[in-house]
Amino acid sequence: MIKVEELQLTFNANTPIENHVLRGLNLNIKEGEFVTVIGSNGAGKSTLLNVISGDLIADSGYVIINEKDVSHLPAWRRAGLVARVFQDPMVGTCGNLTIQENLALAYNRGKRSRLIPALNHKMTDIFREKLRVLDLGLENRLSDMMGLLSGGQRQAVSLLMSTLQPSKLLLLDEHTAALDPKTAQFVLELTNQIVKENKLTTMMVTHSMKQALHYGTRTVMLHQGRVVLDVSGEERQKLTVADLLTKFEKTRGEEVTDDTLLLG
Ligand SMILES: Nc1ncnc2c1ncn2[C@@H]1O[C@H](COP(=O)(O)OP(=O)(O)OP(=O)(O)O)[C@@H](O)[C@H]1O
Repeated sequence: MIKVEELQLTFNANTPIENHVLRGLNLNIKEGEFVTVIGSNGAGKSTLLNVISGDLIADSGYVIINEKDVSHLPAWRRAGLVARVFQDPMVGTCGNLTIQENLALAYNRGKRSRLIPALNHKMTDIFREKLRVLDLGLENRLSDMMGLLSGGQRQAVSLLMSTLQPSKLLLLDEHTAALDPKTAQFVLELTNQIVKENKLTTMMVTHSMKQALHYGTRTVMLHQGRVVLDVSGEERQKLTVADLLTKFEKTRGEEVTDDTLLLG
C-alpha cells in the first residue's frame, strides 16, 4: 500500500541552519494496517507525513502508494490517494463553507470537476446519513458554516470526509492534541471505528505512548529521521508503556523529560 524507501530530506541545505531531517527512512505499510507513529520532537514524524501526502518532496528516495511511484507528484495530484487530518481543527476543513459544502469537496475529490454537480439531493442524503452516525446532531446542521463548529466536531467531520474520498490511505497528524481530554477520547474512538469500518490504511502520529499502543495494529518509533523501532502482533500486545519508554530512552540515550510522553 505505502512503501517509502531511503527518504532523505534536508531543510535549508547549505546554510548555517541546515537541518538533515529524514536520513534514509524506510517503511513498508500493508493495506489495512493501522500504524501509530511516535518519536521525540523534531524526529521527522510530520515531515514524513508531508512527504507521503506530497506537501513536501524529498531530496531523494521513493514514495510508492498502491504500487504507483508518486515521489515527484505534487499534493494536488495525490489528493485522490491520501486523506489527512491535522492537529489544528481549523486546517483541513474550510470555515467559510457550510458543512455540506465541505463534505461535497471531499466527495468530489479526485473526480473530474466539469462532469459532476457541486451538490445534489443524493449527496445531501448521503451526508445526512453519515453525520447521523456521529451522534452530534450535525445531520440537522448541514447548512451551518463549518467555522461555527467546535474543534472536536470539526475533527469528527474531517474524519468523515476521509471516508467520502476514493482514497484508502488516512494520515493523522496528532489530530487529537488540540482537544480537551474527553473530546480527544471521543475523536480517537471515532477514528478507530471509521478506520475499521472503511478498512483504511492509517498512519497516526501521537505523542501519547498509551494511545500508540492502544490503537492500531503496529507501532513505529522515529528517531533522527529513521525508523528505530517497529513492533506489531504478539510482541506489541505484550508491550507496556513502561517498556516503550525504556526503548525510547535507550534510543535517545537519555532520560525522557517530555511530560506529555510520560503522562499520555
Ligand atoms: N518547512 C520547514 N522548514 C524548515 N524546517 C522545518 C520545516 N518543517 C519542519 N522543519 C524542521 O524539521 C524538523 C522535524 O520536524 P517535524 O515537524 O517533522 O518533527 P516531528 O517529529 O513531527 O516533531 P513534533 O513532535 O515536535 O511535531 C524540526 O527541527 C523542524 O523544525
